[in-house]
Amino acid sequence: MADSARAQKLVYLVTGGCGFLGEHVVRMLLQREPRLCELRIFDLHLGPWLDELKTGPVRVTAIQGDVTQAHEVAAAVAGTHVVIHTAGLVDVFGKASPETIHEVNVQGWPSVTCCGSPWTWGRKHMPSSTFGMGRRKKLQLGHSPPPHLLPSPGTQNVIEACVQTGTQFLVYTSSMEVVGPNVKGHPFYRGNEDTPYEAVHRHPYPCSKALAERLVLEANGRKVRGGLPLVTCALRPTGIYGEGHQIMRDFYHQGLRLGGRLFRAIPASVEHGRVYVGNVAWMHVLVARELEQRAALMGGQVYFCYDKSPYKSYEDFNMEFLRPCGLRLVGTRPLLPYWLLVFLAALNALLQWLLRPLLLYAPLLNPYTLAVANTTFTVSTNKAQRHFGYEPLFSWEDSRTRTIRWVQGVESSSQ
Ligand SMILES: NC(=O)C1=CN([C@@H]2O[C@H](COP(=O)(O)OP(=O)(O)OC[C@H]3O[C@@H](n4cnc5c(N)ncnc54)[C@H](O)[C@@H]3O)[C@@H](O)[C@H]2O)C=CC1
Ligand SMILES: CC(C)[C@@H](O)CC[C@@H](C)[C@H]1CC[C@H]2[C@@H]3[C@H](O)CC4=CC(=O)CC[C@]4(C)[C@H]3CC[C@]12C
Repeated sequence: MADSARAQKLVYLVTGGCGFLGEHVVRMLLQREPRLCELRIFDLHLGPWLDELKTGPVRVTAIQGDVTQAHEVAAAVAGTHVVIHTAGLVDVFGKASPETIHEVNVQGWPSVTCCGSPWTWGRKHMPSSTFGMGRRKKLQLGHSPPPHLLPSPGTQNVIEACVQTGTQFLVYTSSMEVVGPNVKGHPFYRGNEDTPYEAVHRHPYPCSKALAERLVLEANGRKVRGGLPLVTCALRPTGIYGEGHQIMRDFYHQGLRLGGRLFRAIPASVEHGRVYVGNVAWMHVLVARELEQRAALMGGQVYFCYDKSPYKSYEDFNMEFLRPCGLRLVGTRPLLPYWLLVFLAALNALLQWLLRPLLLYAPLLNPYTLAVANTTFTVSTNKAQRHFGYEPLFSWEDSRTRTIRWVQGVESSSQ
């Protein structure tokens, strides 16, 4: 950003700003980015809570729009200094079609693919050297059409809007899923951004995140309008928890329906990394602030996003918040044999397919969620700390207390 821009104060845009993570990013920016003069919030669905933000010193502009519509994105991006792109379809439950997931998260080309199935794009497998290093690599595309033939892409629209309108800084919310767990169920134990790992995916969600991340990293260095280089980077949060987490709410309601009990399906030994939403928001604010001064170091890089939340199985970790709210996890080991869980997951997938013409049946248990939950995935890295001084803003104790307080309010808010 030119010196005059810094003096004039800055304009930020948050896509997906009304989502679970997006709302926390919006609130964190208003609390901890003193250079803001305008904050634009771009989302398909605007929340009523936005109105309360319009009384402060920062101009808050709510924009109802669709990232798959290039003209809407360009209008929202024009005049901004930083774009934080969190908008996306976070669906591993079969609620949206693979095409829709790709259209929103990446781009709309139906033949856009990622790996060894209908979603294979170019080479069958993209080994970890592609994703693990985070260095800029020429996007090795298969038979992809030229960009101008791509209909209404999602993340691609955001990139092109930055280039066309002259916005120089783009922070992308990627995901641990870009790396794994992979289709082979290989564990990723205390890995970092450079840990070799065969990042092979078949599910549309991780495929779309992996492709979008590569598009963002590949765009680093492109000249934007005015001749300055675009500076991009991608953050890879592990499983995010905290106030507003819909899946936690679903587990809580499931436990209430089952008489205050949840039944263990995953061995306690399978560890999953989790990160508090406030710390994810804080990392986004920090990266957006430091990207200008440290463009040479941070541009084109990926950073895992995690904090000091304990490594536990997904279910045991959830019980840190659900147990104080009256639920208990039955079984010290899975109550059902794995083969039966696989069968039940497959049955759920079949039922979803059969019932789709009538209703959306999207239970927590499906072949993908079972496989992911059953595969250890934890990260341990100090790359974000080394590159831009990231330290979690919220301790584990504070994150836990805030989340418990929110879960306790879930029941009353739904009554
Ligand atoms: N929830 C998690 O555990 C993790 C999420 N992430 C990433 O963080 C980002 C935010 O995720 P969440 O907050 O959990 O999801 P969310 O579903 O709560 O929020 C996504 C937001 O994007 C908006 N959106 C969806 N399609 C849109 C479109 N076509 N145009 C404009 N806005 C659109 C939605 O309305 C929503 O407000 C996503 O990119 C996701 O991949 C990454 C790691 C973990
Ligand atoms: C029904 C049981 C098998 C139960 O244990 C299933 C849990 C399952 C719903 C979750 C287990 C792991 C979660 C995913 C993980 O945290 C990584 C993610 C990253 C994202 O970018 C989006 C969310 C998610 C895919 C997350 C979704 C829920 C799980 C699959």
